[in-house]
Amino acid sequence: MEIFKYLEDQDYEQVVFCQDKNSGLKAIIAIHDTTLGPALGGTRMWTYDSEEDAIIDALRLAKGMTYKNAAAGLNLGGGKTVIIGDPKKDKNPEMFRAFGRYIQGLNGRYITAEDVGTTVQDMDTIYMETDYVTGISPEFGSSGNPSPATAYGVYLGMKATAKEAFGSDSLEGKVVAVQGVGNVAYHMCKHLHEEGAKLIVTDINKDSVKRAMEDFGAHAVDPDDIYGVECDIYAPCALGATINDDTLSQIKAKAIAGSANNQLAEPRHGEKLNELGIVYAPDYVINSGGVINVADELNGYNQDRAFKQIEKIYDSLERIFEISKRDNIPTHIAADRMAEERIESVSRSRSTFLKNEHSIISRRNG
Ligand SMILES: NC(=O)c1ccc[n+]([C@@H]2O[C@H](COP(=O)([O-])OP(=O)(O)OC[C@H]3O[C@@H](n4cnc5c(N)ncnc54)[C@H](O)[C@@H]3O)[C@@H](O)[C@H]2O)c1
Ligand SMILES: CC(C)C[C@H](N)C(=O)O
Repeated sequence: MEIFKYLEDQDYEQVVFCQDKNSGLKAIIAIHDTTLGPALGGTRMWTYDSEEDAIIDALRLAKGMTYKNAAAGLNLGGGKTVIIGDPKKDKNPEMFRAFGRYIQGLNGRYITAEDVGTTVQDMDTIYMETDYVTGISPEFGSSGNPSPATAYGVYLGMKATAKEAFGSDSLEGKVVAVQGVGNVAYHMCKHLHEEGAKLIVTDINKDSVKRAMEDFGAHAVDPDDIYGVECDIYAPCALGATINDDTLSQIKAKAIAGSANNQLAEPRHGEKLNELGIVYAPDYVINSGGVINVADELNGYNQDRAFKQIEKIYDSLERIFEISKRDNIPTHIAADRMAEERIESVSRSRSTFLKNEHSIISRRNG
């Protein structure tokens, strides 16, 4: 991999490799863009097939956070960490403390939170070494686990997507095919079940499937079968790149709305969805509830204020669908334009020199 070429092409600012032999920590912190503020993005722990796969995942996820934070109206840039390892077997407290010290060394350029494979408890351990961590336990004045907030945003975003695809935002009687019923999707399914949607679920973890069947009367299918099921809405809520050359021809849904990051394997798959008339809710817009929630901690956490901002995801998607139709462009491009315009305009208005520029983290508990 020609790393500097990749960084230059996509305009990344910084990549930090963190190693700690004692705990087995192997982490990659990628900071994409800090025009709007410090880079805020979660930490993913996953077993990657190769170090190159881990680097690419960190880079792609970090760029996604730049766009997510910009589109959500947050004064935050984009970054992400991946820790190489099996979250079920390889974790230890020393690993997260060592990682916390690397974050502290970045002096506020990067703030972390949960992602796939990490928990509130891991964030609490990081907090022993650095203040630049969100999503820690509520006892510390924090917002806690971001998944319910993400799920609420995805649910509202799915309603906006249904309105565009079916003419009504009611999800009653709609069949939703959910890929991955983990932290976010479990809470999302609860909202959908309460509104009367019918759920088809899959997961590689049998216990998660069982829980969704028992709690929400979901019908289960094998992981490879989820794409081709008869449904109204496909909700990708596992890992990325599930909208690709293999799956596109199988998808029967008229709308795609889910929590997973980087759902499109390549931008051209978003173009294909547009051609097929499938309404796609851009991933980083619909799944921004979690980051909106944890970002509120930087102002001294207030759940009402955070959830009011999460509710705006519905309006943002309506605007994106409108731009997409008006300019005859796929929805993922409409979302990118919205985010890029905000970054450019803020960058212009913040170009004057300030000797004592404040850091937003200093407002916490203030
Ligand atoms: N947690 C958040 O607040 C948040 C916020 C924004 C975006 N996201 C994104 O949403 C997605 C889910 O996050 P989460 O926190 O719920 O993670 P999670 O690990 O709790 O859930 C993911 C689920 O997907 C399952 N899975 C993995 N590969 C699968 C496959 N091939 N087929 C079927 N199931 C599979 C896993 O077993 C797991 O149950 C991720 O892409 C994450 O980056 C999460
Ligand atoms: C809670 C957030 C900071 C991170 C979250 N995993 C996301 O992708 O948005």
